[in-house]
Order: sequence, then C-alpha cells, then structure tokens
Amino acid sequence: MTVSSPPLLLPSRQSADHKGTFGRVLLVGGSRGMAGSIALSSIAALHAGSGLVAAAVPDRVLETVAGYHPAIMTTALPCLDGHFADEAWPELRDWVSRQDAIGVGPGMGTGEGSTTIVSELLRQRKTPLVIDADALNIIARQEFFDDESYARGDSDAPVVLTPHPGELGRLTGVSAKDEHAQLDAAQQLAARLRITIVVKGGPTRVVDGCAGEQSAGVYVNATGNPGMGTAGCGDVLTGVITSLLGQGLSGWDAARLGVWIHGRAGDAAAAGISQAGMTAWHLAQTLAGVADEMVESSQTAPSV
Ligand SMILES: NC(=O)C1=CN([C@@H]2O[C@H](COP(=O)(O)OP(=O)(O)OC[C@H]3O[C@@H](n4cnc5c(N)ncnc54)[C@H](OP(=O)(O)O)[C@@H]3O)[C@@H](O)[C@H]2O)[C@@H](O)CC1
Ligand SMILES: Nc1ncnc2c1ncn2[C@@H]1O[C@H](COP(=O)(O)OP(=O)(O)O)[C@@H](O)[C@H]1O
Ligand SMILES: [Mg+2]
Repeated sequence: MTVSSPPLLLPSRQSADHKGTFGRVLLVGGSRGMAGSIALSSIAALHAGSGLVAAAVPDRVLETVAGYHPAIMTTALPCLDGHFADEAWPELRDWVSRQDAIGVGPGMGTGEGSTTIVSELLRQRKTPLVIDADALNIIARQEFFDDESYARGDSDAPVVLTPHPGELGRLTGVSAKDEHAQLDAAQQLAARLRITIVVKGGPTRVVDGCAGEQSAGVYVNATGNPGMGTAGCGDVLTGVITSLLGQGLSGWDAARLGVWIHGRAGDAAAAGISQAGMTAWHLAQTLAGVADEMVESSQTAPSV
C-alpha cells in the first residue's frame, strides 16, 4: 500500500529535549456516560507526542477517566448530574493560561456549565484552542459565531474547529447532504472569523481563514478509510490536533498534519485489524506506532 507524504514535518527530537519541549495540553469534556470520549482525546494527545496531558472532567467521572491511562493527569471540576456544573468555569479559569493548547467538547454535553466553559474559552485569546463535538453544538445553539467579536486578530492564538458534517450543518445551516455547499460555508466561516476548520469525512478537508481574504485554499487529506466510521475516532483527532498546537504549530499546520497522521493511524489499524472490526481504541494505539512519520530525520519508511 503506498502511503502519501505528510504535508509538513515536526522538527527532530534532540537529546536535551524534555516534557516541556513537547507541550503541556488540557482536554476539557466528558460526562457520565461519555467518559470514554475525553479519555480517547487525552490518550491521543500523548500518542501524538505531547509532553504533559491532563483531562479536566466532571468530578463524577474522574476515576473512570483516570483509569484509562496512568500518564494522563486529571482535574475534577464541579459536577451536576454527571455533567459540568455552573461552578466548573471559575475552577477551570486558572488552568487556562498555563496550557500550551486546550481541546474542548468531546462528551461534554450542552448544559449550562458546559455552555459557560465554551463561551469563556472562546473569549480568551492567548491559548490555542481545538473546538469539537458538543462545544460546536453549544456554539451553534447559542449562535455565538453570529457575533463578530469572536473573530480572531493577527496576534491571537489559533482556533481550530473539527466538525463532522452533522455538526457543520448545525453551525452553518447548510445540510450535511450538500458536501460542496458545506465546504463553501466552512470557507466563509473560516475567513470571517480568521480560524481553521477541519471538515471531517471521507476524505477530510481543511480550510483556513487566518490569512484573511487570502485564504490558504483547501487541503484534501489523502489518508484514512471507512473503518474510521466508528464511535470515538473524532475524539481521537481532537487530541491529535490539540497536541500539535501544543507543540507550537499554527492552526493550518496542526490541522493538516493532524488529519494526515490520524488517517495514517486509521490505515494502520485497518491493515492490522480490519476496517469493519477496528475501533477508536485501536486507532489511538496505532497512532503511537506511526507518530514518528510526522518527525524530521527520524522519518522511517512507512511500515504498511
Ligand atoms: N465513547 C464516547 O464517550 C463517545 C462520545 N461521543 C460524544 O457524543 C457526542 C455526540 O456526538 P456524535 O457525533 O456521536 O452525535 P451527533 O452530534 O448527533 O452527530 C451524529 C449525527 O451527525 C450526522 N453525521 C455525522 N457524520 C456524518 C457524515 N460524515 N455525513 C453525514 N452526516 C453525518 C448523522 O446524522 P443523521 O444522518 O443520522 O441524521 C449522525 O447521526 C459528542 O460530544 C461526542 O464527543 C462520540 O464521540 C462517540 C463516542
Ligand atoms: N469513510 C471515511 N473515510 C475516512 N475517514 C473517515 C470516514 N468516516 C469517518 N472518518 C473519520 O472518522 C472521524 C469521525 O469523527 P466523528 O464523527 O466526530 O467521530 P466521534 O464523534 O464518534 O469521535 C473523522 O475524523 C472522520 O474524518
Ligand atoms: Mg465527534
């Protein structure tokens, strides 16, 4: 099987490098019944090369999330019926500026406490953000993006949205059935807000509005397969792109390299397991095995 080349490469790792070199990132989400989503995002961030990964979750699911991987740190936030309570944001606020990147949304639900977290994370402009899943649904429901004040300026940290066509339909009002119209709508939204948008699917496309009108065009990803149409694969991508932002990449670079390595790991899982039988858990594991294909000099010949 021929493997396409990555759109860019991370710098090679040096002997003096340490955890801090590879970024400290925080994944915010999870709820009772959807603890796995934020765990998949957190594990994916580690397997994409982050130095330090923490998950900020409702108190009720902390032990569940912590139990998935000993290297993931966890922070319990106030909880109501297994979801973020209104008091969650005041406790999360002090963590934000200490992160190199934050991913928000997987499994978080769309309640009051989650809505406040999303609104406040959108307001801050210093920490790079990946916005996915229920955080996108909250933005759509609250019509946050109708307000131009959320647009990013030249000195603001990057923001990357990662909607699947259902979420993109809620955000833009353009039906998931109309692929071309959805891509146009994503390009307009990206240019208006000066953000990067990953339009997930088969294939996944990336559009970027950070250069203002001179949009960088459309990146069409060449890796991935229908075996990735299984619960949690998007949560894995959230962790990957959060990790790459935390390693210092721009939104455009983190999104393109993120979808490339995510699909590459999906292809490795399909080859190693099967398309029908692979799960997001397998994807998160095979990601660890192919991660060096994103790195200069240690670029190894693809194994499959
Ligand atoms: N283990 C866990 O904890 C997991 C937790 N998860 C968490 O669940 C939350 C809800 O997220 P979600 O994506 O599951 O539900 P939802 O937003 O209703 O979208 C699904 C609908 O959207 C559409 N659609 C999707 N793709 C499409 C396409 N390519 N092309 C066309 N249409 C497409 C399609 O709509 P339909 O066609 O069925 O009307 C589909 O039914 C979220 O927070 C997430 O993180 C999950 O990650 C799973 C694992
Ligand atoms: N047919 C396909 N070909 C390539 N990638 C796919 C295909 N179907 C789904 N994917 C990928 O799997 C992921 C699914 O994301 P999402 O629907 O958000 O999953 P979840 O929310 O369950 O984690 C996306 O990255 C998408 O690009
Ligand atoms: Mg998803």
